[in-house]
Amino acid sequence: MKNVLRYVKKYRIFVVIPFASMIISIALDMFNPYLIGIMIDRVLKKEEFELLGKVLLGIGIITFSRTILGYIREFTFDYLSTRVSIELKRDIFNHIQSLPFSYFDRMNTGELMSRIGEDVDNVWRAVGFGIGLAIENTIYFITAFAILFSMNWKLALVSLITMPFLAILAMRLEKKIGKAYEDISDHVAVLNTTAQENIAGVRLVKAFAREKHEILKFLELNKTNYNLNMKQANVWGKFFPAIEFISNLCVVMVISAGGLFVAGGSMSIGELVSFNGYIWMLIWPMRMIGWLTNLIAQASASAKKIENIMSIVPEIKDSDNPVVPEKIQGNVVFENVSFKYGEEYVLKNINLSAKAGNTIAIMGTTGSGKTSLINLIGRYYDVCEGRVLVDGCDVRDIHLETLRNSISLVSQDVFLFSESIAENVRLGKENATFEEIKEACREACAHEFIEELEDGYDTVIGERGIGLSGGQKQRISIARALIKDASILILDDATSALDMETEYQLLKNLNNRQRKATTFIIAHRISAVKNADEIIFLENGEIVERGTHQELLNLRGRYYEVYCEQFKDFENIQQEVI
Ligand SMILES: Nc1ncnc2c1ncn2[C@@H]1O[C@H](COP(=O)(O)OP(=O)(O)OP(=O)(O)O)[C@@H](O)[C@H]1O
Repeated sequence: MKNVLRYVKKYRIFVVIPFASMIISIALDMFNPYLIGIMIDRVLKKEEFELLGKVLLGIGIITFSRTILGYIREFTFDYLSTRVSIELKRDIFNHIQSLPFSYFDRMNTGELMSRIGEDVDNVWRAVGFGIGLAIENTIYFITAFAILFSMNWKLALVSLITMPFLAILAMRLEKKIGKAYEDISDHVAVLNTTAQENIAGVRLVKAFAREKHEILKFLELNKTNYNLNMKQANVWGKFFPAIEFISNLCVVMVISAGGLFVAGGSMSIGELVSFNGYIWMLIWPMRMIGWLTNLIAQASASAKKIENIMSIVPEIKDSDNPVVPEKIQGNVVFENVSFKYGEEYVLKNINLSAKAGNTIAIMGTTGSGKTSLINLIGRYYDVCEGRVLVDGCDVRDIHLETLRNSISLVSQDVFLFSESIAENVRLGKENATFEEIKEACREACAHEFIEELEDGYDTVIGERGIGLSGGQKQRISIARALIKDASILILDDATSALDMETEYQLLKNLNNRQRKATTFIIAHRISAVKNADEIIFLENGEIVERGTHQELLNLRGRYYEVYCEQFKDFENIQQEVI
């Protein structure tokens, strides 16, 4: 919570103003029961009617001032909490952007979303409302009790009798309601995830004719949600009347005991009525004690979760004196590189050299370490042993932003934003002209199909590119990488959904580019890799074969096996035709 309060400190004035309004408001409020007492004792009983105007004016001024002060207080508190919430969300978001891939391997999206959403809102509620109200209630309670004590200490003690019961009941109610609320909140998260997954995967559901099953699953969750809400209503139903009863019991006890004082002549009726007015200033803080402690506890738990994220220092960051090359040529060398995510090595002693403008193809069985290998170039992960050099410099010594700006990555898992096609491509180069966008799409063999769409480049694609075929999505993501015109281009299984003809044309376009990037291409198809300057074949994290297409065929090893497998059908057809 301490760190969150740091944000509040910046806006001291917006703390001082509402607190000052609150104190003045409370002070004014304390006069109300007193004035009502005067009205009864002096205006009505002693018939000092000349006081009536003054008393009414006093009550009027108090009411009016409290309204104005209330407005100032609400406005400034809201302003403060909104500012804190905006800045907290901004800082968490910025911080999350700086975290390395390995962090996202451990965390799930839902949890991170809760940090930015639910947890910040909890803190926001406490800062803007809870803490202020807790202080206000404490001041009310202490001041009202001091006044009551000075008016009639015996009666003041009578009024205290029910307070512990009220506080205990309020705390118990809050505990049970808090638990019920937590259950509902957890369950709503499950309900939302189920609905979201169902809608996102609606094609799969329909393809497997699982609609009925999905509906039943949702209905069941909905029923549980109903039961949890009923449970919460039951808790209210049980505790709320008891709290009302004890609150009123307190008033009845004070009025009964006060009646005796009035009958005995040690207290006037007006004083008793005033007394009654002050008692509610004791009762309300007690009734709210449970709710407020819960609100503040929740906020402090949320603040702790936020703090946990904010305190993570990204392990992949710039060295103390990073090299900032003016231009990266694109010479890439892997020197005795080994890498592991956990205990087991997924890359072992890799040695590889790519000259600027060369194409290196990486083949291998699934899970052999291909993606892990190319992830080391842009420092999405850092090597465990050995080093990766770009233009002769260890990547860990190169300014990270410069390094990543010189790399274009098309990853296996295509991600497109729910924006227009042009905007998606522009992500690769912020200030790209429309002509440049079109040119990149031409090179990526995407221009033709985009032109055929009704809105062309302005076509807004759904979440993750829904509405486009797998191959079309891949081509847009390739265009996005090409427009960046980086010195190093990495295609991680980026042509797998393309037909052979389009793939051939695309690779030809890449080869004919004016400034040819050093290209790393991961592929399973021989057709995609056969023209590479060097092909490496990975197995269990080790390079088991390397060479050009022809050299590897001559070797009659793993590459040759894949070749035979892929061309078997083709040769069969050829034989049939002959
Ligand atoms: N983020 C990760 N955390 C832990 N282990 C991982 C992670 N990513 C990959 N691995 C493991 O590392 C090994 C190599 O994975 P990698 O993705 O590099 O293989 P790949 O050759 O690219 O596979 P594919 O052809 O299926 O894409 C696999 O055993 C995989 O389970």
